[in-house]
Amino acid sequence: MAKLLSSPCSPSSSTSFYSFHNGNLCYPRKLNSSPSKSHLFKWAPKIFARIQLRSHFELNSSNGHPLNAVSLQDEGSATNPQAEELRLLEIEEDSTLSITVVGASGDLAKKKIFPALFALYYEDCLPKNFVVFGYSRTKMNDEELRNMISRTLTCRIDKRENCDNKMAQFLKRCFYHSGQYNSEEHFQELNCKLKEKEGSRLSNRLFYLSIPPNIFVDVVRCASTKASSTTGWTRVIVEKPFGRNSESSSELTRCLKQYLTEDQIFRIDHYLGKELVENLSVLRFSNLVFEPLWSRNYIRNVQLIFSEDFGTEGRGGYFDNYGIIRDIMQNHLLQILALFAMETPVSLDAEDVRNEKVKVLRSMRPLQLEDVVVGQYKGHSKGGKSYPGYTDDPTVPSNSATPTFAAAALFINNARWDGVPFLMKAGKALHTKRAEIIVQFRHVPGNLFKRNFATDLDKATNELVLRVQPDEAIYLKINNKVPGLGMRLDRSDLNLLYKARYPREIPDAYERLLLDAIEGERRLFIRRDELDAAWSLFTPMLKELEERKIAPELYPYGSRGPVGAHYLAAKHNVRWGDLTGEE
Ligand SMILES: NC(=O)C1=CN([C@@H]2O[C@H](COP(=O)(O)OP(=O)(O)OC[C@H]3O[C@@H](n4cnc5c(N)ncnc54)[C@H](OP(=O)(O)O)[C@@H]3O)[C@@H](O)[C@H]2O)C=CC1
Ligand SMILES: O=C1O[C@H](COP(=O)(O)O)[C@@H](O)[C@H](O)[C@H]1O
Repeated sequence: MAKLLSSPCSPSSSTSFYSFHNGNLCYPRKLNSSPSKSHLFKWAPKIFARIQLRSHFELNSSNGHPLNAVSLQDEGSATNPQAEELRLLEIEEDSTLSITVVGASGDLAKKKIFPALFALYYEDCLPKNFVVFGYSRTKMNDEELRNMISRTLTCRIDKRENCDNKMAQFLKRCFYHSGQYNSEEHFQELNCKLKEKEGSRLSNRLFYLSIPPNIFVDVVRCASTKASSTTGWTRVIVEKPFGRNSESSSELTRCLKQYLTEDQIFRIDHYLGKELVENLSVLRFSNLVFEPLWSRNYIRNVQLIFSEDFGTEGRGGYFDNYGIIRDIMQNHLLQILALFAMETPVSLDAEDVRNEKVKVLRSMRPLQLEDVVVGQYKGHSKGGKSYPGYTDDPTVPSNSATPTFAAAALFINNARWDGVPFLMKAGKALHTKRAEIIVQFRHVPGNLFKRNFATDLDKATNELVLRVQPDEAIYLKINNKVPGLGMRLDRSDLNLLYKARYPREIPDAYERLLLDAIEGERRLFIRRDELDAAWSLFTPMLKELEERKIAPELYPYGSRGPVGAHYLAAKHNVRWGDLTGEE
């Protein structure tokens, strides 16, 4: 009889599905502790059913798979118990997973998607039968795609044992098809190539749209009509931006809905796949020392900061149409805010978590223009080196008013957060590359030690900092007695630096999210109503900003950004937290 393991399967035996390993029931990597009773209750019978079906199949079928006769429509199968059991059979040898990267010649595909797929393969997280297809207009053959992948591949696995050998095996699974994005005929050709690789096995197909948004709908139309799976699921990962405002986002949704169900659409926001963002809920909901403080009673303000030390290099054409508010704030920072501020979800199930995120987003006051400051970087020379201004980019109009920096104050009109400013700051070409969540707590009422601080009391409130990147860390700034006979206090950090505490490398966000999409786990993807709520908050302000042609405040490349951000913070009685390591 199978035993229940109390820890996940080792990486070598890792599986993204429940399975048996050495007589033990192993559970997916997402459960980082032993499965809950309800989880086991839900899954165990299916595991046994699957094992039985499998043994039956192994005993009774010598060639071909009876499963191929069964048509499984994406998630609709979840409501049909028989189909659900069969869905469990999509593991390993019974099915083929194909991942088609549309826009394979592009920046994101090279920098993030292929490396993440390789890392998943290296870690044994992909099913036994999988193929990767690149699709774009650039003429390439399979060999050229493989060269491109191995040439440009830099990822956390690089220095690992046996990497070259694994890479050679991975590349054998990579293929390429060149085609137009609006050609059904070319997607039909892709379909034939996919079928050839799938053979008689059940096929699950994942399309990753790593292309500019103006061609999303063409691709979805062609892929869904000509290259959908007829035996398993078909899912589509859609990259941001999902529109420019409420109207264009709804229009995009309406168009996609003609070809895909909501269940098939995985709207990616890669910040949700970052380790520290994923840890936010753990920190809050499983530590008694934090959750009781998580409200207006103890928190004075929350700051969400994104800073890059490089400009729009090479992406000016895309960026000028969107600007920093749409590129970073409306999605990455707002998603973090929603996770930070939501009420406790009923469970960690995707729908429960996303319900809470939607609730908090809908409780927010739409952003007002007077609570926004915009900036744009200008050319600057430093140490004999000159750095270009935003409008020096040949793909950007010389009179562009697109913000490359913005600071904003947002408010949540609910009982927990009434009056607490949530400040966002995002900028390109600043002095540092960092993403942090800073929580500033209130003063200790009637602080007995107020005379003993070397610094002013305003700087002596507790601060919790989650450094999302680089060098993931959690700091709690506390007041501490300086050792000695006197009574002098200073600020010290309780410091959880990940690289010191956890020697293993941290998976890239794209690895986590790709694996989730493969597993059909939607918690870290954006649901349609979340997207609508997010756009409702930003659209009126963006419209006004553009209609009134508000000129951005210029700041030198490599600086701390426009001074207006400080006035905005001061207006809300906030002092920007020092980015860690810079005090
Ligand atoms: N790069 C990044 O860091 C990030 C990108 N994203 C999003 O991911 C998606 C892909 O980004 P990225 O790789 O940078 O984009 P690219 O500009 O590199 O475009 C990807 C591919 O799409 C094709 N393409 C480019 N422009 C057009 C066009 N006007 N019409 C038709 N095809 C075109 C090109 O392939 P070919 O000519 O061979 O067909 C290109 O290689 C975008 O939606 C972007 O917003 C999101 C987060 C970060
Ligand atoms: O989505 C985007 O994110 C990147 C920053 O991602 P990171 O993981 O490197 O922090 C940003 O450069 C880009 O402009 C934006 O589109």
